[in-house]
Amino acid sequence: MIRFTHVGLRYGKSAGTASVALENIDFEIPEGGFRWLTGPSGAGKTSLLKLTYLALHPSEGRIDLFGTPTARLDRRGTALLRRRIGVVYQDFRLLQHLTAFDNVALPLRLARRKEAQVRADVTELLRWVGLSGRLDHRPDEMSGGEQQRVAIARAVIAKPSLLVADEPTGNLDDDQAERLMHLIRSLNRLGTTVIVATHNLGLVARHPAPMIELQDGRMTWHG
Ligand SMILES: Nc1ncnc2c1ncn2[C@@H]1O[C@H](COP(=O)(O)OP(=O)(O)OP(=O)(O)O)[C@@H](O)[C@H]1O
Repeated sequence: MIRFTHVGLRYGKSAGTASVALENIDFEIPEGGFRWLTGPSGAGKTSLLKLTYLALHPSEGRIDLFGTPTARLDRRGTALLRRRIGVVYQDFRLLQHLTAFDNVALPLRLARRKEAQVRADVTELLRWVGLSGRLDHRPDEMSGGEQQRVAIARAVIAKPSLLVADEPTGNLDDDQAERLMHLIRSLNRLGTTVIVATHNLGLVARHPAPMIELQDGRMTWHG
C-alpha cells in the first residue's frame, strides 16, 4: 500500500547548495497497517511524511502509493490520490477565516456529502474530541491544543485510506493524547493505514506498533 524503494531527498537545486534530508529509505506499510515514525529533531520525519502525502517528490528512488508509482502521476492523478489521504500538519494549517465546524466540514463538503450528514458527522466528531463548545470559534480564538484537535478531526472526518500525522499530540495533555490515540487506532481498525511521527516515547510505549526510526536522514530501525 505504501512502498519506499531506495528513496532519497535533497533540498536545494545546485549540487553546491543541496542538503541531503533523506538517504536510502526502504520500507513497506501494508494496507491497514500502523507505523510510528520516530527520531531526533532534524532526522527527516517531516520530510518523509511530505513525500508520503505527495507534497514533495523524491530526488532518488521510487514511491508506490495505493499500488500506483507516484512518479507517473500527472496533476489530476496526484489530486485524486491526495483526496484519499488525511494529513495532520505539525503547524495545523487550519483556515483562519473558518470556524472549527467549517474547517472540519471541508473534506466532506469537497466530497459533496449531504449537508444534513455533514452537520451530524462534524458535530459528533467535535463532541468526541471535547470541542462541543467551540464549534463556532475561529482558530485564533482557540488554544494550541484545541486547534490541534480540530486539525485531527479534519484529517479523519472523511475516513481516509491513509492518515499521515506529524506530531499530532504535541500540544495535548496526556488524557487528550490518549483520547486522540483511541480515535486514530479506531480508524486504523476500520482499515485506514496510519503513519504517526512523534517524539512522545511514552505514547509509543502505551501503544506498541512497528516503528520506523530515522537518524540524520537514514533509517536506523524498522520493525
Ligand atoms: N525546505 C527545506 N529546505 C532546506 N532544508 C530543509 C527544508 N526542510 C527541512 N530541511 C532540512 O532537512 C532535514 C530534515 O528536516 P525535517 O523537518 O524533515 O526533520 P524532522 O525529523 O521532521 O524534525 P523535527 O522533529 O524538528 O520536526 C533538516 O536538516 C532540515 O534542516
